[in-house]
This record gives sequence, structure tokens and C-alpha cells, in this order.
Amino acid sequence: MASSDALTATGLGKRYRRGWALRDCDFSVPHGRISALVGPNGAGKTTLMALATGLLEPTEGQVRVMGRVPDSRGIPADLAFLAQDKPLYRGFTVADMLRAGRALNTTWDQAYAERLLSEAGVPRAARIGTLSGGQRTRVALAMALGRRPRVLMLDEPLADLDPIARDEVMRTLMAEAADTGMTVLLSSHVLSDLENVCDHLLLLADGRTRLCGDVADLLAGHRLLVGPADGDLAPDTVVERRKTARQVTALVRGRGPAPAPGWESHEPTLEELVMAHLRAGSAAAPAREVAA
Ligand SMILES: Nc1ncnc2c1ncn2[C@@H]1O[C@H](COP(=O)(O)OP(=O)(O)OP(=O)(O)O)[C@@H](O)[C@H]1O
Repeated sequence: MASSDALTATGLGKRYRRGWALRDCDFSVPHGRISALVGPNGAGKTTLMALATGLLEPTEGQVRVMGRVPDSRGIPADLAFLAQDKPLYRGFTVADMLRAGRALNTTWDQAYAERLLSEAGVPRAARIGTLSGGQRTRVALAMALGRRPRVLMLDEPLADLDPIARDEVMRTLMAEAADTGMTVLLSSHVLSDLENVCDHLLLLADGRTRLCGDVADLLAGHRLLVGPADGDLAPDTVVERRKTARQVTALVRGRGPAPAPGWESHEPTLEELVMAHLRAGSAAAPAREVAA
């Protein structure tokens, strides 16, 4: 592992009774990146976060967070994890939660947690059980960020949030990562939310790493081509192609030569890149790509 990596996995695998959820997973996320963890339902994203936080043990291989192998003794002080079901004490008030955060965490930043809740407009006196789903998410996020972690893992944190709140949360994460160098691993199915925020991508398909690297490198390493329906493409470069009666749209690896007359070529967006790899992954055996 390079010392510049906050998270690494080598040959990581987890088998449940029904079969493998993750297999032969290799990846690294450098310090300070905001990494999008994406993949179809059941790809292994939640399992990966549970392994990285020590909530589950790998069946094979290893994951390291800040150079350490997680264990079941509890999440270390410099790591925070916001689980999909956001476990909070429903009978507690928001103020009680903050008091618990202060009592349980040596690195707790009360002023910061309070500021995040004020910005979100969450009343301090309200009981957790009476808050809306989105408000609970904001409390859970304040509890995670209040620990001032060096690595933050968020499992689908945006699902309950309205578009304005989603935007605010993403801005908060970006500001915190820029100010402190915090590394973020964030799983989401809403690709458009990730586009302007994430500078790193980890794409899982069928429990394996399909793409991993800095977003800018991955985008620069692909082209989206649109051309005539009878046009030819070098098959070994094609990640995915879709054909209508009039035209072919294809995502290809590499910058390639200038397209033949009649073809248009542009760098894909993050959404186009991910969608093409996901469609290709569901149609064929996955190929692993790691950006240099
Ligand atoms: N406790 C468990 N026991 C048995 N199988 C499990 C368990 N947890 C997850 N799995 C299986 O492992 C695979 C990966 O599940 P996981 O929840 O990690 O996927 P995911 O990418 O987070 O999915 P989603 O996007 O739907 O949240 C799935 O096939 C799932 O059914």
C-alpha cells in the first residue's frame, strides 16, 4: 500500500451463506479524495463498508483503513461511518445525541456539530423519533462529522434528502474535505449528485472492482463515439455499444485516433462512463480497469 492511500483492499472477499458478496477485490483510495462508490443493487457496496469498519470480517484477503486492518473492537476515532439505516436513539432528543457524541468521542467538535444542525434547521429539543427521514439524516451526518474523522464512509446518505438538502450535504462534504484533507467514501445510486463532487470513482459489479481511479483520469481514458449504424469500431476497445436503426453510440477505451468522417467523439460524463460500464457488466464477464 502506498502511504498516500487512505483505503486499500487486496484480494478482498466476503462470502455469506448464499454465496460470495465480494470476491478478488483490489483497489485503493488516496488520502483526501471524495470517492464515489457505485454499483448495481447487490454489488457489494454495503458489505465493503462493513468490512472496512470492522463490522464484518473478510472471508479472504484484506482491507486497510489508514494503514490499519479493522477489527471488531470498535470503529477507531479517526474513522466515521454513516450506515444506510442511520442508527440513532429514537427516544433521545437531538441535544441528547450531541451530549452522547461529546461523551463518547475524544475528538468531538461540539461547535461544528451544532453549526451543521443549525444550518440544516433541525430543532435541538426535538426527539429523534419525531424527525423526518431527511432531518434524521442531517443529525446522523452531524454525529459523524462532529467526530472530525480523517476517513468518512457514507452508505447512501442522500436517499432521504430533498434536492436542496442533497446539495447542502454535498457542499458540506466538499468543504470539509478541502479544509481538513478528510477522505470520503460515499455510495449512491444518484449519479448526477456525484458528478461535481467526487474526484475518485470505485465501481463494483458482481462483487468485483470494475473501475477504480481518479475521475479525471478515467474520463480522459475513454471516448464516447456516435456514428453511422453500419460504422466499424475496433472491438477490443469497445466497453459498450448501443445501436438504433440510424446510429451507433459506443463507449471506447483510450483516446484513439481521430474518428472517421461521420463520427462524433467527446469525453464522456461521469454518468455516461458509469452507465456504459454497468450495462456492459450486466451483459458480459466484467473486466477490471484501474486508472494509472
Ligand atoms: N447478512 C447477509 N446474509 C446473506 N447475504 C447477504 C447479507 N448481506 C448482504 N448479502 C448479499 O450480499 C450481496 C451484496 O449485498 P450488499 O448489501 O453489500 O450490496 P449493495 O451493493 O450495498 O446493494 P444495494 O445497492 O442494494 O444497497 C447481495 O447479494 C446480498 O443479498
